Amino acid sequence: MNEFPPLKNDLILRAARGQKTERAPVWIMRQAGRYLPEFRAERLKHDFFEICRTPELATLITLQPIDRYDGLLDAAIIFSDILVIPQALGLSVEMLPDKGPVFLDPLVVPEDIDLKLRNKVDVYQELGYVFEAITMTRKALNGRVPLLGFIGSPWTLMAYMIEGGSSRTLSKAKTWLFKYPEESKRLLQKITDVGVDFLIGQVKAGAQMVQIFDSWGGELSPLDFNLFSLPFIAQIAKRVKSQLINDGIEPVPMTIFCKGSWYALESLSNIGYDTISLDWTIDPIYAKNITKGKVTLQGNMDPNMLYGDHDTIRASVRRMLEAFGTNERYIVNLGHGILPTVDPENVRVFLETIHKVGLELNNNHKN
Ligand SMILES: Cc1c2[nH]c(c1CCC(=O)O)Cc1[nH]c(c(CCC(=O)O)c1C)Cc1[nH]c(c(CCC(=O)O)c1C)Cc1[nH]c(c(C)c1CCC(=O)O)C2
Repeated sequence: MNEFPPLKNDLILRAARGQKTERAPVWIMRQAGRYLPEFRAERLKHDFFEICRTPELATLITLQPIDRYDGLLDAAIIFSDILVIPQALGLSVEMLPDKGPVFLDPLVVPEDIDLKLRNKVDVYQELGYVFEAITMTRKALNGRVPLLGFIGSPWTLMAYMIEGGSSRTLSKAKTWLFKYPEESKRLLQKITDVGVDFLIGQVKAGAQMVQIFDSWGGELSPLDFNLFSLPFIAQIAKRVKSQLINDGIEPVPMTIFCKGSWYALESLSNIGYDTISLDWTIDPIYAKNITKGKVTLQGNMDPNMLYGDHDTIRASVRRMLEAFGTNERYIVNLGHGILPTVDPENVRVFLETIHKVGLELNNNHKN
């Protein structure tokens, strides 16, 4: 195992484990991204996946928001993408300027599982660059904040691998679910197996907490979510934790984010995750009542709220903190990724208010 500098801020790890915190910790999904001019400057020089595959660049970009908002963010998330798993499985993906991700040769029929995908994936060989980036970033962070790793959920990745990119209806991927349910499950299992190995490798490389993004979870009916997403998500938490224990490594907290799957909150609180990330359509009190303190909640301001003026942002943050409570089982975040045209100064107001109101609500304010 690697030797890393001692951690100076463990708020997010304590919140995830259900311990008390002086204030609610905060990070932002997609915090290293296009709303930052320093990110756009790097993107002019490098292709998206070139950055992912170059540990020095991934480290540089992961640290951009940590440096800009010095002391205001409580976690860093490794710069990468959920689509590196489909790449490791053998599919080619490019990131096009106005289209987002595009698969050059997506899965069309179930036979493609064997024709287009690798039978076995050695994550150290295919995704070793992510592990290197994690180790390098963890060292560069110098213990300032914990480093998060992540993967896409099996269903969300399956959807991309069949749709070949972003889609409004997910009709192609859903056709697989309804026409070829058994082959769909075989594909989901294949992605799950790679995801488990990949997350374990991320933890061994230095990730101190991990998140599973099921960005398309909410596109499924509750019944189909229970068939095609939940079992694989559950398997991931169970296998990652037990394998880490077997390897003599303490499991790290795990977060599940199923965007739009409000109906699954109770199930998600019973399958081994420490934290559930909520989108903005879920009422905090409802989420707290349904999950009964079994998990830490993360979220969930509407990312578009950051287009509001400063006072609107402040009022929205205060409402959110009052509803979730600030000293136990809560991590502040947005309800989805930050949008590319948000003003970075509004992000600063968001973060500063979280600190100020968080301390105030805990009666820890020193003024
Ligand atoms: C669905 C998904 C993807 N990627 C991701 C998800 C799950 C979260 C979500 O639902 O938004 C996750 C992701 N993508 C990225 C990160 C890095 C870490 C972070 O700062 O959060 C993370 C955690 C970088 C990125 N991933 C992407 C960018 C912007 C691309 C660019 O620089 O050209 C970044 C910074 C591109 C990307 N990557 C993906 C899409 C659909 C797109 C294009 C759409 C968009 O631009 O938002 C796939």
